[in-house]
Amino acid sequence: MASLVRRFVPEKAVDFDVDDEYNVEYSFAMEYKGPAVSYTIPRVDPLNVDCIPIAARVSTRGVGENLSLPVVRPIVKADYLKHNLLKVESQGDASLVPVTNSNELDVARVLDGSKSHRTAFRVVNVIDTSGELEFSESDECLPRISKKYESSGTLGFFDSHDNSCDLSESSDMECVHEDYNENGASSTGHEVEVAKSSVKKGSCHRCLVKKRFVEKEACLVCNAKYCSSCVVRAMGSMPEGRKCITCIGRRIHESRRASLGKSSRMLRHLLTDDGVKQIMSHEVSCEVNQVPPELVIVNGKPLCREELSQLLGCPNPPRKLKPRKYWYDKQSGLWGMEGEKPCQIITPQLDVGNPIMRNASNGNTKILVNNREITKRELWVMQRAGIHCEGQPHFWCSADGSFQEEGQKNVIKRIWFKPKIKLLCSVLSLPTPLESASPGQEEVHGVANGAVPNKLAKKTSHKLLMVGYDKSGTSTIFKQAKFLYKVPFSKDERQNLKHMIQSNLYSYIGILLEQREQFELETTNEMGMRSINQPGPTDTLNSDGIINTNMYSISRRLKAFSDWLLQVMMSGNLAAVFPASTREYAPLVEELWKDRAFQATFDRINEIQMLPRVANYFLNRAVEISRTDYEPSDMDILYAEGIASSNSIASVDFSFPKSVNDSFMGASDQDDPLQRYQLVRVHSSSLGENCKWLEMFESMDLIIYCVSLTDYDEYIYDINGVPTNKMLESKKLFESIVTHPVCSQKDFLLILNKFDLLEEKIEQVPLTKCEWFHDFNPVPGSSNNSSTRNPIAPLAQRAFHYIAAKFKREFKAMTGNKLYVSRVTGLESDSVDEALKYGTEVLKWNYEKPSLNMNEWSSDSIEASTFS
Ligand SMILES: Nc1nc2c(ncn2[C@@H]2O[C@H](COP(=O)(O)OP(=O)(O)OP(=O)(O)O)[C@@H](O)[C@H]2O)c(=O)[nH]1
Ligand SMILES: [Mg+2]
Repeated sequence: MASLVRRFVPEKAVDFDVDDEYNVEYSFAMEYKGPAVSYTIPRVDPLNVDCIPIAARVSTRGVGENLSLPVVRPIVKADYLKHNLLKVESQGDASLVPVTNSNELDVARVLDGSKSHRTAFRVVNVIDTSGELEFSESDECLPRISKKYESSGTLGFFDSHDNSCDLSESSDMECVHEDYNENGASSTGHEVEVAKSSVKKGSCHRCLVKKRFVEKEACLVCNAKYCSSCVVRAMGSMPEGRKCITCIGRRIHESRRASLGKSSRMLRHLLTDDGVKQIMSHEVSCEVNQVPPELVIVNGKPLCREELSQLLGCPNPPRKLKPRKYWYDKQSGLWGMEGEKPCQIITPQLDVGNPIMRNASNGNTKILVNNREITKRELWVMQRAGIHCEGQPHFWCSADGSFQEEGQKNVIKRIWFKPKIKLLCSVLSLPTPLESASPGQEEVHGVANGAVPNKLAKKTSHKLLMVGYDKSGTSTIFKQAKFLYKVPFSKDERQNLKHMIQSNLYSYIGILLEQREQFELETTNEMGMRSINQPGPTDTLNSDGIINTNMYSISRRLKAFSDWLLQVMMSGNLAAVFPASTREYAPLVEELWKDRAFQATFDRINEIQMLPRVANYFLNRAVEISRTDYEPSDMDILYAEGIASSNSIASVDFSFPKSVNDSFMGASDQDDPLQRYQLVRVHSSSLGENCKWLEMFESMDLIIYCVSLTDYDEYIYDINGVPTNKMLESKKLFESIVTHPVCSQKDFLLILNKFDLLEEKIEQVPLTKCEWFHDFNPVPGSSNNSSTRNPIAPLAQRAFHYIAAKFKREFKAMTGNKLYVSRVTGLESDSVDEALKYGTEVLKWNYEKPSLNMNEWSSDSIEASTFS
């Protein structure tokens, strides 16, 4: 048997004792011929030793000094072999393709992805980079190297088997692994790789000692791993970086490209700093480690060396270029993988590849931009930017984002000048130009006012989409997140918020003034007094010569201001008029504030339904806020209604600060400052009819749906004055989102917000006011009943549990999944912190789902923690 084994070890090794020096492990199975047994006897598929091919150098003609010895892969038993699949590694990607039973296995056809699904019997592992591999015509074990290659006389194979060997018998099949360079000749290394898969998992590929938990260094080409004692001997001086000596001159495996130049701890321990630096520098810069130009295909054309250099050497090159097919829009600089949406904006006007094809990004919108049919996401962005696409026009778009309709001179829009559009792109995972690439554009930071900085957007790993019905508190929670996770409001954002607070203040004043008129009229009627326009001899006159008819009457000057303000409010132009006019009207606000009639109206603020709760907070400081030098405090920002004047979409990137150690259920993942989240808040009105624009958010990981707990007794009125309960409207929106195809497999977190207000309201207004909650019937006195889960649960808490259960049931019925719920008071930071951490926990559980018994986390235990 030793002589048989000797056949497979290198020539030199024959002099050694095979068993000792090469640690060759082998065992033999013999057919069982004994009496019948009750258990299954292990079976081994017979191996036809003669079928194992052996490589040999048949000639050294033309062989350079750097050429390593060719080696044939040993027999590998892989799962895919059982399924008669062909493992094709092409352009760095491996794929399994059913093999035809044809004796002429057309590799090129397979590589092209053509599907031939006839029963297979031959399984070969081919690494092909040039598509020039040919298979022999006969039913052989081995594919032959292309004739072109064979005829070079450099390398050949001899098959020590007869052609009739039955490959289906021996599933431990032979694998040939070969590389070619751009000329079709073998790359400098030329060797056929030793299959390292025969080495036991966790073992060093040189000493074969199993050191499972010991750090190892892997070869960038064949992934053979070496322990610290062997790495230098196995890799030598590493002139091309971390490669086995036998792999020098060969292309790295594409999956390892990202690790080029990133030295390991092990090397830093073994070598000097300078030594490691040098190796890493070689690894990054040596020619053989670069992406081969012909494998980068741009607009259907494989690149030549010059084109690749141009592409990589331009000011803004593609990131992480791999051997694959790309599309490139020369005019706009948009760049993407073939059949996919754009992923980057690179330097425009490069002379690389063919002209772009209409279907380059697989768009289906019928809208052409620079001759490419754009994707739905891009169309959405264009529409949001105000570009009309009716009639399916064709557009030209230049690198600065200027859109022109084909055949027309005028620029319709310059989209990159709009921070809102950059933000939208970031949320939709569409590229935006680098700041430096579009000079003159507004500097933007952060959220509502602008785009998420590019570098942050790139680090984001989990996306959370927050949406809710009107006034559910989404912007309050969003702002709270910014304060909590230390994402500062930029100067621009603060300025915007200041303007928003000031114009809101004027709208509150307007509402008060309107109400004042009402009170004045009522009082006049009650007292039977004369109309203010018909002064009598006994009327008292104020300094302006105006009749003080009752306590709600105001001077003519203030009346004029009041009339003007009400008119502006009616026209809906308040936000546009303010804050430009703030300076002008600040003295009037002060005068108004001191006015007896206005104060009398303000005293009755609780009777004024139209005023939001927060109005009080701002109106109390009306004089200070209306001044031009007013700077909003953090508290003002939090209480302000909204995030910015464009109330549609906002995004913030954050991570949980390290110091936080009270994370949910002791989990510590959120403490990882490198784990980033992107919280995207979208106003429901931006989702369009039937939430059709939700499809833009398919990349979101978690949907956070926000409900105001106080909505149960509040109504909205349609144009005919027909009221609809807001809680029912909120439920309707929830259903539309949950049942939207984009959300079908998404995790949901329901935030039941404004718990503080519910506590007040529920004592005054029964929950049953909303017909959906008609069966809320808390047993009187149950708060003292020790059998209940929470013996002293107040009414608001029971109402909350009830509402949560209602939504959960609804969700379960629609999706069959579990809805996670969190109780929140948006104005309290701890409460928002807990809810967002809970949301990220939900994501984590679901990633780990198979290994975790979800029953351990019953909704009660989850919510109990959240509710406390
Ligand atoms: N008391 C109290 N008020 C809250 C709470 N959450 C939000 N609010 C207030 O409710 C109002 C609406 O909250 P927003 O955060 O603006 O709600 P929204 O979802 O952005 O609503 P839209 O304006 O429709 O976008 C604001 O005045 C908030 O200050 C809360 O938990 N408690
Ligand atoms: Mg709001």
